[in-house]
Amino acid sequence: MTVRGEGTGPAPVLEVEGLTRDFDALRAVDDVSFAVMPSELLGLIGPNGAGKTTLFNMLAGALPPTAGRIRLQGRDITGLAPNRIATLGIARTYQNLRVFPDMTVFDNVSVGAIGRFGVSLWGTLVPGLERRRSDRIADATIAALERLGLIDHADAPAGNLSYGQKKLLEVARALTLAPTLLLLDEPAAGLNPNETEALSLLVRTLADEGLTILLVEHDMPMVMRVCDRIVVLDSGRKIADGAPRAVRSDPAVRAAYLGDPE
Ligand SMILES: Nc1ncnc2c1ncn2[C@@H]1O[C@H](COP(=O)(O)OP(=O)(O)OP(=O)(O)O)[C@@H](O)[C@H]1O
Repeated sequence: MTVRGEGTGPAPVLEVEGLTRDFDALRAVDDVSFAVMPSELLGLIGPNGAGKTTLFNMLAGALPPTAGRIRLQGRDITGLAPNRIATLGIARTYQNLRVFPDMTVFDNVSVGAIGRFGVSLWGTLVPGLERRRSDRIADATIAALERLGLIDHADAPAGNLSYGQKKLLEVARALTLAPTLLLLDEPAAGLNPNETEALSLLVRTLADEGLTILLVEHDMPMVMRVCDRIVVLDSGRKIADGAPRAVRSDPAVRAAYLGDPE
């Protein structure tokens, strides 16, 4: 029988240590540390200008940190290029939509899967290899479209989708990468209450199925309802880290929002 020693619980998926980013004299992210455990749905909130997007961009490799380390499943990924980080397992959606309106919904989503399965020279030379690759891309794309309820729109131009559906398209595209960690940047922005409800359910279900998710979101009721844990930033610093109920009643958090976050 193996006796598990103290401190031998599951290892974090993501570890952020002393992460800092300066823009000239402005310290946008200031010595932030936290970890995200497997299958955890972690909310990252804070008032406008708190540093959420800057932190996100550092995690995704879009912005090099001034100081600090980022580890994904124990591996140091600090400062790696965005495509390398995506290959290693971090997929993201963007605050502003990145949808190609004239391409079909299927093609928009398959961009993620193409990134995952690569484009290989061998594919053009070895008979059957290119077809197998295309099949895998199609399978991953179809699975993601089904997951997000977009399969009936697969052949339509993405420009025909509603705003809410375009946001779902971005989540589908991220899922085709089969990520270890999904970064969602304000997915509920611009959605109506029904769409937000459906999105909340989806995000919660994905986490319950084992996906680790970091959610930046201004929709406070949504964050409070779906997240396992919440990290709060204010002026670049982490001011709270805990369960939604504790964070909601934290005096420092209330003060940061100049009143009641609700
Ligand atoms: N490229 C940049 N150059 C200079 N300053 C920047 C840059 N990006 C962000 N900042 C500044 O860094 C601070 C943090 O901005 P950031 O966008 O990360 O905040 P945020 O929490 O995501 O805000 P919001 O909720 O409004 O999106 C702000 O003061 C912002 O003006």
